[in-house]
Amino acid sequence: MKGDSKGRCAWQKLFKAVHGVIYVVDCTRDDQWAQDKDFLESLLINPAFKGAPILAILNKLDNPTQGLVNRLNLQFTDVLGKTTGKGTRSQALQKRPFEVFQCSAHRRSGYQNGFEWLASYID
Ligand SMILES: Nc1nc2c(ncn2[C@@H]2O[C@H](COP(=O)(O)OP(=O)(O)OP(=O)(O)O)[C@@H](O)[C@H]2O)c(=O)[nH]1
Repeated sequence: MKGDSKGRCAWQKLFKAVHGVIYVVDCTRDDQWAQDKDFLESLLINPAFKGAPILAILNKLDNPTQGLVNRLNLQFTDVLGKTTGKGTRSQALQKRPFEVFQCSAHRRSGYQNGFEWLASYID
């Protein structure tokens, strides 16, 4: 679903149960990174998604420079600090599973690992 401010208000009313959440960040839109970071933080504490794994995809990283990656890491420091591990599903995990994967949909790279990670938390 669209993630603009109008869409973000609407989509929370459109489901009965949530098995997982995928939030896609457009990395070419650095003017929206702060908003993306705030929204991801709100997802992590939203009781409607209690227990559901949350996958953040940093998309459009076709040829990421170190400078761009550094800027993303800086902007998303707070949420990156809340990730729970990219390894196989942890049965002992008490927290809501949350991970961030870099990807390029154009290059068809990165998102597969993210989807596999998410699927490992869905029964
Ligand atoms: N370079 C690049 N372009 C991409 C990638 N993924 C999608 N796009 C392009 O981005 C365009 C659409 O992206 P967006 O405008 O972000 O689409 P959207 O998220 O539905 O639209 P908004 O919610 O309005 O941002 C299309 O032209 C896609 O081809 C990617 O990984 N790399």
